[in-house]
Amino acid sequence: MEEEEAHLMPATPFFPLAGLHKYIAILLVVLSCVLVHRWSLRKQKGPRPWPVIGATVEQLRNYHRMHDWLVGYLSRHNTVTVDMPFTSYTYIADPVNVEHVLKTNFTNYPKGDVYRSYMDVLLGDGIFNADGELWRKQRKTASFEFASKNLRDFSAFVFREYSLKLSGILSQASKAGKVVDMQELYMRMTLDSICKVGFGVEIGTLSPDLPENSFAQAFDAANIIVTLRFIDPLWRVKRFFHFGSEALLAQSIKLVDEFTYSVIRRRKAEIVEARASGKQEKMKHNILSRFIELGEVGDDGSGGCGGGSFGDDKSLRDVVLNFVIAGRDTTATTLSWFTHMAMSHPDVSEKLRRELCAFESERAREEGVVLVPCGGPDDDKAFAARVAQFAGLLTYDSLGKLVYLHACVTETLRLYPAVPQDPKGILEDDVLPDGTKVRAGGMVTYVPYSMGRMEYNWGPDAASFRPERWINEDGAFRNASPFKFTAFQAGPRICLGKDSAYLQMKMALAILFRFYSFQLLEGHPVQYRMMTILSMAHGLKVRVSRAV
Ligand code: HEM
Repeated sequence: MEEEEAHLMPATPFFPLAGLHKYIAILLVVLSCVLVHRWSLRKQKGPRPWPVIGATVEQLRNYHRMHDWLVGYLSRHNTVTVDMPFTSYTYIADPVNVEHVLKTNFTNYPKGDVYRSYMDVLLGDGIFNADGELWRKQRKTASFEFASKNLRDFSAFVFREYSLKLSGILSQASKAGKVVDMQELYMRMTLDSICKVGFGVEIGTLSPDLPENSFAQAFDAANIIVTLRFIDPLWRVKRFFHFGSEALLAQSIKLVDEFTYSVIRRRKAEIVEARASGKQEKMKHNILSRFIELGEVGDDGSGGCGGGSFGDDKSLRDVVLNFVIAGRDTTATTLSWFTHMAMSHPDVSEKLRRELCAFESERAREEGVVLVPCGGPDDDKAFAARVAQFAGLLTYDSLGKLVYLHACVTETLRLYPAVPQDPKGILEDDVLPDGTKVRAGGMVTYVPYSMGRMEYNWGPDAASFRPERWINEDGAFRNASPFKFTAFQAGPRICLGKDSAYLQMKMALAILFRFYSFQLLEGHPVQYRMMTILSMAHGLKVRVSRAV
């Protein structure tokens, strides 16, 4: 009987009924996994994560428009969590949460190891990438320099000179009917300015023949590639095999380093020369010389060449590059978005022009200056003389009177913050004021780009460019909480260069918008590029004409 039954049983495991219970069991396991997964997502505020890969696919699909993709989520929930393969990112836009991260529980939210590992190749141990004692020391040294009146006076002089150089280039372009890329010109102006003010070196990229600027190209490429690392799970593999974007990054960093070390060598040679000729006392201090000295005396003030952590050229290279990124890109992109906003809001540029003309007459009267006529369209000399006369009336104090200009710059930064998102590491598990739990090892990012567009922060016209929102009933500038207007960050790590940036931007814009009008080149696309700074992907191509 047994033998007979055995004969009737199939030899093959694929017989449809015999193993059915196994398939049903597998099906039940899969079904319960799906249900558990869906249950765990019921409170998910953000893109739907998938097992293992998290939200990588949705994020990659939206990478080119990531800031606006986040605006979509953050306008529905003011905190959003995006799961990634080995970590999760929490994005915040509510000022109460932002204050908690940037100030109240500051020590729990450093830059952190993850950010550091992505950015190390570009920023090294510089102030943007440092935490703890290393950060504190750099902050203290740099704050000392930023507080000096000498720096302010010298900056005002340099910013005026370089704004006039830019005006000269625009004047020639307007005569020749040439199209110019304003973003490129602003980048040249701000690079020359930070090198002169911060490191005492003249690099001349804004000279009239606009020389080839390989440093800038390499620096931008490096910045784009390190930003990509945040969402590219394969970047370490690519780096190991020296392949694709990581191979290009290595090449770009080589070029960037060559430029940076040459700046350091030049400054050191000047110091040696000044010491040899006994003119050391007369030498102007700047950010770089302060760090060189810090290295010479030692961090503990004990003396001894190279005794401190800033004694070697690699540390100085990190200082220089961090200040280039701080001083060049942020200011130049803000100037570019400002120009774009002014072109697309003729009522704003007209109101600004009226403020500048009224200012010119009043300041000329105050100083007893007789304004020279601008001359005809071909009279370059008369035009340049009038522009220079106007520039001479612009000082640190007098620029403070240009309230509408100040409001226009601030409104630009509200909608187009130069640092559109700023991630922080998480040291220990924590609960944000709105109840969101964040886990140690993850990242929490405050998002100035989204924050500026949220109706819950700015009211129903949040998305409109309206500089008047910054002016109170008495016509004075109206400040906003730095935890709501986060373009300069807030708390202990608030931007050190804010005043300097406003000084430079207002100096340049007062001259340009008093004497020129701009028109976007037909069909030119204006879009941001995904990198740490909100620069324009295709530059800002315009036609420029004299407006006198
Ligand atoms: C429109 C212009 C500017 C904007 C919007 C801006 C914005 C910011 C932001 C958001 C941060 C925080 C970055 C982070 O935590 O990773 C920052 C930090 C900083 N900024 Fe600015 N910045 C501007 C111009 C400048 C300029 C011109 C300088 C100096 C030349 C400067 C010097 C610094 C420094 C040294 C820090 C680091 C502060 C720290 O970590 O303690 N910034 N800035």
